[in-house]
Amino acid sequence: MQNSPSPQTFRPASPLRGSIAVPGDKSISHRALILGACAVGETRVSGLLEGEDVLATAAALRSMGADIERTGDGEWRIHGVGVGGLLQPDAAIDCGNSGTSARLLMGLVASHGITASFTGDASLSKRPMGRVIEPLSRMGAGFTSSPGGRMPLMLEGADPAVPISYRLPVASAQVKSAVLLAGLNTPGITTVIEPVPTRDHSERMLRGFGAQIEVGEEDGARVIRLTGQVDLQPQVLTVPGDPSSAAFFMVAATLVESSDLTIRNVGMNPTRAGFVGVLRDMGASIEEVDAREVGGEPVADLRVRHAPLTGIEIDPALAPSMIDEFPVLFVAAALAQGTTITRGLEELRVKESDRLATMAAALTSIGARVEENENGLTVHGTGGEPLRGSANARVKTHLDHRIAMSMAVAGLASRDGVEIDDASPIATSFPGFESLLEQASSPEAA
Ligand SMILES: O=C(O)C1=C[C@@H](OP(=O)(O)O)[C@@H](O)[C@H](O)C1
Ligand SMILES: C=C(OP(=O)(O)O)C(=O)O
Repeated sequence: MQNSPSPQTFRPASPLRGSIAVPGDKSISHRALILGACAVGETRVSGLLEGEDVLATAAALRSMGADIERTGDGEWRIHGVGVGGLLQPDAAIDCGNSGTSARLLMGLVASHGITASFTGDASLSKRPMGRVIEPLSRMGAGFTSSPGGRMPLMLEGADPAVPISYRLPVASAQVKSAVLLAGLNTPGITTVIEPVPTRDHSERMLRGFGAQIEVGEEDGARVIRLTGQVDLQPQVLTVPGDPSSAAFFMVAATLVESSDLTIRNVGMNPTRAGFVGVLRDMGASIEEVDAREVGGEPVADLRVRHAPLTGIEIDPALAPSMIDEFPVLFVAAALAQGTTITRGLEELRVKESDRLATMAAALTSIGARVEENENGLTVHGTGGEPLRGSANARVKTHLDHRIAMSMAVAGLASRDGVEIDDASPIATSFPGFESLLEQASSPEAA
């Protein structure tokens, strides 16, 4: 999974035009495989993201007894083992670069009477797992982790597990989902209290699979109650396009003059769509065409035309609904007129890289003016003047796909182009990114 580094240069582009579709949503794809593996019978999924992160989840579920088969391009079939039916894996579960695989699968395993070790790449091995170790231990699971609650770690599941009521101390859909997935095979009611709402794909899909789940509001917090040990029914699912992947093309088309690009089939779940509103507030021209529902999720085609941007102050309350889009938002801000101020983004420090430090260094190295604060960046834009580019030093991406793609977009809006040190992590979430970029900016795309 960890390829040798593959440097790549992204040069100023011709306008992005025509119509493209981005790959399936990563969060929804992980969950479709996991819940399919917990149902008895055949679940069919189309539009599944075939990125390395999702493939790591598929491999893990196979190693615990689920029968998972690729039947065509994005078409997958899963024969599940039923709630509580996972088997002891023979080897360590390798989650590669994927925090979602690690945390959601730990939740799932925590309420089975099996033992599993979890490993990952150099990036994942630095990320905090204490946030799931803590609630899952309260449910009865045992953990032996590397120092600081890191991976590699060994998980001894509990059967029966103990239902808990857990108030999320961090706004994290991965932690919420880990507790809910553990709750699937836990007798009684598992409760998650979410003071700040995060993406709700788990709740939507659990309901779709027939889980007994109630979502309400109490004292301004979302409260999710799941009754355990209820059978799940296999489903036929269609995964919408990933809004976090679409964000790179939204910014690229906004920045490159004369662009007029339609991105088809983009997920517009309100818990994910914060970025579209923020980019519009900065002046972007994004039109939603044919808003509809696909697989229980709101979806639209987005027509994005070049427009000048203005710096703004971003409301920290929007952070969870656009958390993975900040790296590319910083690129947009670097080309805007005036200053963009962001705060409340401490979670960015524990993603695939420290995304505040990495983006501050990357943008500064290509000529942008950026100040790094404890919990955000302040970016002084050029007012549309191209950034210098990475004349003689490769930009460091720290095994982080979103940094690689953000700096690729920065290359399109630079004078000399941007060379990144390693494009291989892009395949974790967006296989085909480079060819789609070429396709959208080729003169025939119009
Ligand atoms: O639940 C999910 O699918 C995800 C939740 C977010 O992480 P956190 O839960 O750590 O915020 C996000 O950054 C990640 O890309 C996917
Ligand atoms: C944070 C991300 O993913 P994960 O946590 O699954 O590694 C991401 O895709 O930006």
